[in-house]
Amino acid sequence: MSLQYGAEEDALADSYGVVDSFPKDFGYGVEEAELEEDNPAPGDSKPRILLMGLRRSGKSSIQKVGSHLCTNNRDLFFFFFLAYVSDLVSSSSLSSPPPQKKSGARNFFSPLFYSIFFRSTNTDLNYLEFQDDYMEALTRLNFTVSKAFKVNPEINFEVFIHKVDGLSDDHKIETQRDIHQRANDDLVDAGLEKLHLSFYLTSIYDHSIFEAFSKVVQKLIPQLPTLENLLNIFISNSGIEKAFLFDVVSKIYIATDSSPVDMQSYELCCDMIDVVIDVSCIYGLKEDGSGSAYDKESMTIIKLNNTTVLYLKEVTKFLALVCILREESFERKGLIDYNFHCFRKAIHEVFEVGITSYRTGIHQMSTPNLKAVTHNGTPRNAV
Ligand SMILES: Nc1nc2c(ncn2[C@@H]2O[C@H](COP(=O)(O)OP(=O)(O)OP(=O)(O)O)[C@@H](O)[C@H]2O)c(=O)[nH]1
Repeated sequence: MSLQYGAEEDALADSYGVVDSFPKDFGYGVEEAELEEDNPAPGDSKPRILLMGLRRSGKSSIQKVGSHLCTNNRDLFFFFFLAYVSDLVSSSSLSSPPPQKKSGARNFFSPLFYSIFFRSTNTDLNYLEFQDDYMEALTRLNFTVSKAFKVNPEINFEVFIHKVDGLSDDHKIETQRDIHQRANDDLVDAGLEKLHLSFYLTSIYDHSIFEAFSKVVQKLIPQLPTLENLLNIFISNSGIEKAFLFDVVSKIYIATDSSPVDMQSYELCCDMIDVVIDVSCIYGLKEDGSGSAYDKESMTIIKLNNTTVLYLKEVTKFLALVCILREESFERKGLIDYNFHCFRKAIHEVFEVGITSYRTGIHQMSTPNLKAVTHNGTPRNAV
């Protein structure tokens, strides 16, 4: 695979495809065309995620489960260019390029590669396949991130310790601690104390990969602190236990309140979205198949037999609020609905400000608009 921007970038994105099970007419409203027009061309300010890992570490599998992150999916709240490098092979010599590369693959180790990719990459995901001996992967990790950091210190480095399914919880934590320690020691030895690595335990066989992607994506959303504040205010005034703001297509949560996320709650909310979309696809479309499985009217309440209630409502054409609450709190449904109305309005204001500044940024061709925010995520030109 050749990784170059421009025409090839589109070809690359196309080759990833979009999971077929999701309705193609998911979006609604008229602004989509306008937004597309105003989208910067590839190579501008679109967040970029570059996946890297040793051969057979699981890059393509992760790419398949996360295929909604592809740039050709316009039904996403965020637009990413998700690329991956498949030729980071386990060559014995770090100084020479891998002897066997996939057809057309770029030499990962050349300075040209760094200047092209790392300068324009917001996030660099590295995959350490979990195995008893992960020393080689750690050496590679250190080599890659230190080179990338020297070219672009703004990159977020995210390390997925992948294929951890089958390990006991204790073993997972122990492994993560050991890898974290060794990776940081290597960086200190290399004089790169300022380089920060974040670690995640992932597997494609559960929701851990989506949860990890959620956290990676959140770091690229400048409005995150504002969204978290709004969610905190909403849940504390509504007697709700946990609330997620989901990108409906990818099932990545772009924000949640400040209480800790437990995997079970996240999975429950993901499953709810699946149920809602599946049922809407069967009963929500018109007889001629027109209409949308998710639109302004979308809202669902599911009461579980353990006194838990799940509450989903449309926030924007990309986003849904999914909440978990106790049955007794749901008795004040009127209050929850009213608070939701205020919350939804606030979210629209946050993103309208974002889009205005985004467009202004494009027209003025000034500094990257996503950076132009105050400490609480509000665009500076709107203050
Ligand atoms: N147990 C387990 N196996 C996984 C996981 N993810 C991927 N695999 C398996 O790992 C093997 C390699 O996965 P690929 O996705 O082809 O790896 P890759 O990094 O794209 O490989 P190359 O393109 O050859 O570099 C496959 O057999 C996958 O089924 C995981 O989370 N857990």
